[in-house]
Amino acid sequence: MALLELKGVTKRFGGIVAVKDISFALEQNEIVGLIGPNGAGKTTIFNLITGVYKVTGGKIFFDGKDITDLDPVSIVKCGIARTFQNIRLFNKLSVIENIRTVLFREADYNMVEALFRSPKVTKIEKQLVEKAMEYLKVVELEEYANYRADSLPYGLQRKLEIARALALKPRLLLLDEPAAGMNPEESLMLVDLIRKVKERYNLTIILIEHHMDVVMELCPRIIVINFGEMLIDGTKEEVQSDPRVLKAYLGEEYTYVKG
Ligand SMILES: Nc1ncnc2c1ncn2[C@@H]1O[C@H](COP(=O)(O)OP(=O)(O)OP(=O)(O)O)[C@@H](O)[C@H]1O
Repeated sequence: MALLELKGVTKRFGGIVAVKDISFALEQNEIVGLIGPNGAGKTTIFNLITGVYKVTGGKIFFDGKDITDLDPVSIVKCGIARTFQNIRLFNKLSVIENIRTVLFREADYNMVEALFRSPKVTKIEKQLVEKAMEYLKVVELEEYANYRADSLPYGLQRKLEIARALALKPRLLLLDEPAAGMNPEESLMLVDLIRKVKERYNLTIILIEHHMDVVMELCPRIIVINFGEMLIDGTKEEVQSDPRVLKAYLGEEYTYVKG
């Protein structure tokens, strides 16, 4: 059974059809690229899957369950987490506190116990800090644990967003332009990081990205959207040589073949 399935999903904003009759399914452990020109509807698809926007038409299934009308918090609980194109960290909190804000769900103590800092609270808090550090280690940010989030360079903030999404223990991870603002060297490190977390947490991933080298390195399968419509859902080889994709997005002189 597919882990995620979109069936004829449409989203209108007034007169604009941002997403038109999109259908695709993802198997467990797949990593799929979602590409297309600016304004094509990619982020809107993420917003529909995560319940931020309600569909105008169609259905979304996760692990066989209809999640079309669920609210964003319930969708996170189902096992879907995301990062954002425009980074959304708690800027004034430290790096480790940004992870703690997610792990608080696991803090099994009440207000009174917290006020008196009972031994139980101290123990749970210590465990949560250890857990948060584990996620920071995975994305190689442990040495920045006590830095303010907004003091980190852009590339590291993106890694912190990934760590925070991982702390939600998702089965499906939606990455919205994780390489934006990264230089080529950082992009390469990001490719390694995404591979590593996919293995380690047994993830299924959809990757929106304009850095084609990152997409081609990571994604054997790519979905191309143009003006809200599906242009092609194929292997990276098919996508790279499709005249419609070259015309609409990659450019007719595109020659990337590595990966
Ligand atoms: N909340 C909204 N209200 C009105 N229109 C919206 C809204 N969100 C998205 N749109 C419109 O939907 C279309 C698709 O936008 P979307 O952000 O999904 O594109 P995208 O493919 O992610 O683009 P980019 O690569 O630039 O991030 C655009 O025309 C956009 O202006």
